Amino acid sequence: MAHPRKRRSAAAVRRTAKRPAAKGQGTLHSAAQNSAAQTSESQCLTLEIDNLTSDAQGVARRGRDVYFVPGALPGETVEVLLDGRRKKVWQTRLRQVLTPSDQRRDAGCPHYRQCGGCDMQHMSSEAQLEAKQQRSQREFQRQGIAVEQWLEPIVGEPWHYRRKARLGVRFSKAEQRNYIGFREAASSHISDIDHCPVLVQHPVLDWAAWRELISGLQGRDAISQIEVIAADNALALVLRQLKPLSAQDQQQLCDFVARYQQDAQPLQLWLKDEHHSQCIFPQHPPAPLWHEVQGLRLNMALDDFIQVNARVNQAMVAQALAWLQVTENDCIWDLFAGHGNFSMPLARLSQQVLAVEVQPDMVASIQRQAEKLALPLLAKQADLSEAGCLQALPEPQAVLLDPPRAGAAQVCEELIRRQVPRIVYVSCDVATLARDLASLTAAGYTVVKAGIMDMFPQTHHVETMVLLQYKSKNRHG
Ligand SMILES: C[S@@+](CC[C@H](N)C(=O)[O-])C[C@H]1O[C@@H](n2cnc3c(N)ncnc32)[C@H](O)[C@@H]1O
Repeated sequence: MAHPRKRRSAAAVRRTAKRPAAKGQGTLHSAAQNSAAQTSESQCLTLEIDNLTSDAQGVARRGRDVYFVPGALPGETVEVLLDGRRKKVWQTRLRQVLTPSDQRRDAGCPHYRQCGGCDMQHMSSEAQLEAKQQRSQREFQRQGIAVEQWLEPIVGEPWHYRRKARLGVRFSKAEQRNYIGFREAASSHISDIDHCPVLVQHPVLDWAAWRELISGLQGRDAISQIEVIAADNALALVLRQLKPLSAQDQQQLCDFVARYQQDAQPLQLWLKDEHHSQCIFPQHPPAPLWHEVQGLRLNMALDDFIQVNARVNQAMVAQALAWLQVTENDCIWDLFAGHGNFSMPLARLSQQVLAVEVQPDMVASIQRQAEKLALPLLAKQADLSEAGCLQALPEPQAVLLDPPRAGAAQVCEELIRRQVPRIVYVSCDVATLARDLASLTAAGYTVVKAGIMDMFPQTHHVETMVLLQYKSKNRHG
């Protein structure tokens, strides 16, 4: 991937550096071996960055010492403050960038320094993609996984892509006001934000206005979260309440939301506690939320898992369907099915699709919708980390699996036992993916295609898709 060869001024770069220290100059190295975590002038150090960690921190080495520098890029010379040593690695804070990389750019969000949400905003889009691609390839190499063909990454919009997010709300007794925002990096503090540029756009997502509103409520200490869920037909705001809000507070919230309703996407306002959710705006029963995949409308409940990036999701589902090469008579398993993101479109191509998911509500939702759309789909509730949970299912010709971060070790054992001809594995954690691929390839599978998908631009998170074919028992088998 090519990088734009633009070199920006060091002054511009200094503005970008995360959490610069208030004072301290020069390049003093004398106290580098001191493990005390306090920051002082004597702990200032100049480093050459030569690599990135999996969570996008710069890595520098001096002799036998290793340093992690959040916000620094390979090729840069940086000045850092030592924060202490953890597991043989020095943790540091970037003080200033002395020689900037040509991949550096200004962060697109004014809250970047504090907010722990996006950790790659100081990198160009090309550099972000390349770092993610290299990381996937490195993990595969570490596990000895050979890939016949790496495909071009699937990319969407760099900003305003996120359709589901949870913001923290905290009431400060001392300041008599609320904080609304995301957690700060490596901390439980809520960092105030006014707007989030990776979140979908809607006039109601004005957090400064929400802050003022909530700070004026009787129950200003009773709200702990605001969740944003942008369906294709409405935008839902779900307020998590620690104790019931008064009728007056509820009215104030509804009046506020109503002001943003005109001409924009329909809004829904929900109050949620430990046991149930209640829609308070609009007053008539709200329309079920849905999003469209491959021309199919999938209903989604507030708690359903949903792929956060609509555009990348469309391309991801299309690619998975193409790679699976489903024919009408195939039996297909969709494992970790969620609310049917892959299984519904698959059920238009094959006469027998089995969707397996642990959450009973999503299983019921898949089944209901499949019946409504007359799709040949059977949804089954099962915990896929339990041995034997797939044993009773009919033999599949192709399997799609999209597990959570922990991966799918147990499932892979069953796929190996059955020698399933084609597998598409979608993963949000490349380390567990590589671990599972090592088991599959040792048992006779070949990784035919692989590609990353930039589901979470501006962050180090990456989604990877792999096509495996069963060839034969290999040399180890
Ligand atoms: C990454 S999401 C993928 C969902 C779906 N494939 C999609 O694209 O929207 C993982 C799903 O696996 C489900 N899950 C997590 N652990 C599970 C388990 N042990 N057994 C079965 N399903 C599980 C979650 O509830 C979630 O719906």
